[in-house]
Amino acid sequence: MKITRLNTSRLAIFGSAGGQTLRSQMSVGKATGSQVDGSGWGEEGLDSAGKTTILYRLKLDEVVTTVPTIGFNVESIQYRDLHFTAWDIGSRDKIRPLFRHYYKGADAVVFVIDSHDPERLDELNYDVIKPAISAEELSSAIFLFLANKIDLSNTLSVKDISERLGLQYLKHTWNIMPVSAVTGEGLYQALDWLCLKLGSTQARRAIAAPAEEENAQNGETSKNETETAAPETVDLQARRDYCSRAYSAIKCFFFRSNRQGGQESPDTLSTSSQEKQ
Ligand SMILES: Nc1nc2c(ncn2[C@@H]2O[C@H](COP(=O)(O)OP(=O)(O)OP(=O)(O)O)[C@@H](O)[C@H]2O)c(=O)[nH]1
Ligand SMILES: [Mg+2]
Repeated sequence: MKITRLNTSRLAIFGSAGGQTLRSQMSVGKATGSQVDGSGWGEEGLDSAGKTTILYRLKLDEVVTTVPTIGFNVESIQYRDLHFTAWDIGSRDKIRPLFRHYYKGADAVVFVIDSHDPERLDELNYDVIKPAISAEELSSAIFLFLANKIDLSNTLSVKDISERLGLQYLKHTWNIMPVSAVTGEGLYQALDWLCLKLGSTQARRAIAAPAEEENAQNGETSKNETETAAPETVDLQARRDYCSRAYSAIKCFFFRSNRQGGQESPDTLSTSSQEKQ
């Protein structure tokens, strides 16, 4: 999913602290997205990773019925004190070479991984993740990997996925978090982490609050008061930084892979995909 440069009519919310509170917290801008009908794509896409489902879970707080995305969806989302325009890029084989056109200006990239589909991990890695990792335009982008569909049984753990993707070698700021677009589990924690890394003052406070409460219960109130005083003094500067960042947009990619496994070359894969249609 790509998120482009924002202006006041293209904002987006990217997460919330709880399913029921999302709708009330959302400040929906003028959505400019378009879902191109996926007819002709067949059913291969139905077992996809969940990019579009996540996008609209965050946008509408609902699990929508999706069709495989041909082209992209773009939506405005606001979460905490950050605004996003979120681009959900279809990830069929022949669309993948176009991904690089969405790299420029990206502050963050979100990869959605079907944790219930271990056979496609290698394809995802080589077709999608590795090109993004080596892209100059994304050298300072934050990478968030969402291990989706954890509501299902027999899913890969985040540890397994991390090892298979070699995430420990990443030079980017990154994290991998388990989520379910259907139940909402983990989604907002993941977005809080993303917001935190993007300089969100609200996310920092929200995440710090439970720790402070716990410390207070342990009789460490005065220590924490001292500790929280320092960040407040830099808040104004942080807010200025955040504003320019937030309005300069976040781009994210939500990916899935289509291959059914095997060692076919990319050319073969592309042909197979077209034949299926
Ligand atoms: N059980 C379960 N199913 C999910 C979850 N997220 C998505 N799905 C289902 O997975 C299927 C594909 O979801 P999409 O959101 O269309 O996937 P996509 O990544 O956008 O796929 P493309 O547009 O083809 O790239 C749909 O049937 C969703 O209902 C999840 O967390 N759990
Ligand atoms: Mg989609």
